[in-house]
Amino acid sequence: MKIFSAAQIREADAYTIQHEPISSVDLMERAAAACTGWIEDHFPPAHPVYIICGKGNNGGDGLAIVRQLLEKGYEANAWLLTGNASADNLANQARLEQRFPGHIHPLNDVQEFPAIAADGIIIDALFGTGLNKPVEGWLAGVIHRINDLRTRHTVIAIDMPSGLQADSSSLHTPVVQAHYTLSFETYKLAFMLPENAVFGGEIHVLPIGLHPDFLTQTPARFHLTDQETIRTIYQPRNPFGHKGTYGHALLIAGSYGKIGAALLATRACLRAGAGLVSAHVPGCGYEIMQLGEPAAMCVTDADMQHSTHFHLDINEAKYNSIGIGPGLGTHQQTALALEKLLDNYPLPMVLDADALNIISVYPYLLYKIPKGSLLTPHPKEFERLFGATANQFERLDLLSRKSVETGLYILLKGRYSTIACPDGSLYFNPTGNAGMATGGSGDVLTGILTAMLAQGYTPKAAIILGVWLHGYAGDLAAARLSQEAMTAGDIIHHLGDAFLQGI
Ligand SMILES: NC(=O)C1=CN([C@@H]2O[C@H](COP(=O)(O)OP(=O)(O)OC[C@H]3O[C@@H](n4cnc5c(N)ncnc54)[C@H](O)[C@@H]3O)[C@@H](O)[C@H]2O)[C@@H](O)CC1
Ligand SMILES: [K+]
Repeated sequence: MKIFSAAQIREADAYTIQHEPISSVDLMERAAAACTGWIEDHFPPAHPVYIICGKGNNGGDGLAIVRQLLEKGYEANAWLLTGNASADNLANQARLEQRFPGHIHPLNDVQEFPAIAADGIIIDALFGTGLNKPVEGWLAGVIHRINDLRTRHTVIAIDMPSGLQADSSSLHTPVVQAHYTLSFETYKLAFMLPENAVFGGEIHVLPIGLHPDFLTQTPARFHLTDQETIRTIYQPRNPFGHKGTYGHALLIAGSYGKIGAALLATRACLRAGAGLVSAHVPGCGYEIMQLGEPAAMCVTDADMQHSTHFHLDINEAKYNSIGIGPGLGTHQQTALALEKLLDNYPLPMVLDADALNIISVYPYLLYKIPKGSLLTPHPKEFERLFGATANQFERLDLLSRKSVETGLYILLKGRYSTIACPDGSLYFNPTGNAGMATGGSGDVLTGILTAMLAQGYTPKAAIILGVWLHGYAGDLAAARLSQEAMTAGDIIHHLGDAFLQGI
C-alpha cells in the first residue's frame, strides 16, 4: 500500500473531482459519511458529540459530520474557528445551519471551548493535511485543552491529529493526542514514525473513493507492506524441488557465552525454508550446536572462544547465502576475518549485530560489502554506523541516502521496521509487536533473511518477505503466550503458522 505525501493527497483529491467526476463538496460528504459510519459503529447516540472545527476542509468535514450525526439522532454541536473559511467549509456551515439551526458555536479563544458533559466525545477537526506550520498562540491552547480532557473523554481525530505535520517532524510542537484517528484513504508518513506514536492512537484508514487510477498510477516513495504485496513476492515451493533447490545457507555467529545466538539464527534459517544450513562457530560451540539443532551442520573455528578463520573455505559455489553477526563478538581477529570475507565473497549477505558493530569501528568496510546485501541495525546500531539525527524524519532521510549511496538494503528495526532500498524506495512493515523487544529476536531475523536469500529470492523480496514473516510469527506467539512471556524461540516456533496464515 502506497503512502502519499500531503501534496500527493491533494492531487488525488483534485484528480478524483475531475475524473470521477464529483464535486468537491460531495467528496467531503463522502469522507464525512465514512467517519459518521465509524462513529455509529463504535459509540451509541447516548454520547453527546463536541466537534472542534477549523476553517479549512478538515473543519468542513467536521461540520458535515455534525449534520450527519444529528440526522442519526445524536446530540452533536460544532465549535468553529471564525474567519476566512474555505468554500466547502462555508457550504457545510450553510447546510448545517439550514437543516439544524443553532448547532454552530464560535471559537475565538480558549475561553470559548465548550464544557464537555460526562460521557461526551470530542472530535478534533481543526487541522488536517493542510497544516502549514506548527500551531501557536491560543490555538495551541485549544490543543492543550483537548489533551487535558483526554483522560476523561474519548478524542477522535479526523484525518490527522491536529498539529501533526504529515511529512515533517512535529517534535516539541503542540499536537492533539487522539484515542482514534480516522484517516482518509491512505496512511500518512507521520503515522509510521515512533516519535509520533503518542498522537494518533488507534489509526483507522477509511476508504473515501479517491480515484483508483490515481492511486495505482502515481509513484510513491513510501510504502506500507500489506498481505497483497507479500502474496506477489512469495514463491510456492516447486514440487520437484530438492534440498539443493533451496540453497545452502551459512551462519557465522556466536562466541563464548553467546552460542545461543548462533543456535537461534540457525534454527530460524531452517524453519524459514533454507535447503541446507551450516553454522560456523568457535570451538566452544560445537556440542551445543550439534545437540541443539541436529538438522544443521556445524563448522568450528580454530579458536575456542570467538571466530577468527571463517574466511578460509568460504566461496559462492559452496554457500548461496551468508548471515553474519549474531553473538559474534567484536574481537580484532574477528574483524580481520570479516574484512577478508567481504573481500572474497561476492553474493548479497545478511549483516547484523556485531558484524555491524565491527563496521561502525572500521567504516571503510561498509564499502566492501557486496551490493544488494541486507543490513539490519536496531536504532542504536544505526546511530553507531551512520550518526545521530535531530528527529526521525531526518533519520529516515539519512537511512535512505545511505542505502542509495552504498547499494545496500538497510532495515531500521522498531515498530514499523523500515526497509530502505537502493532505488530510493522505503517500505514500512506493519507486523510485529513489543513482545519481540527481547534478546534473540534479531538473531531469529538474521536466520530468516539468510534463508530467503538462500532460496533465491532477490534481496528486495527477501527483506520485505522475511521482515513480514518474522513480525507475523511474533504476533502469533504474542497472541498465544502474551507479549511478556514470549521469547525469541517462540517466534521460530510460530514461523510455520506465519507461512500458513500470513501469506
Ligand atoms: N484531500 C482529500 O482527498 C480530501 C480532504 N478532505 C479534508 O481536507 C483536509 C485538508 O483540507 P485543507 O487543505 O483545507 O487544510 P486543513 O483544513 O487541514 O487546514 C487548512 C486551514 O488551517 C489553517 N492553518 C494551516 N496551518 C495553520 C497553522 N499552523 N496555524 C493556524 N492555522 C493554520 C489554514 O489557514 C486553513 O484555514 C484533509 O485533512 C481532510 O480532512 C476531505 O474533505 C475530503 C477529501
Ligand atoms: K484533525
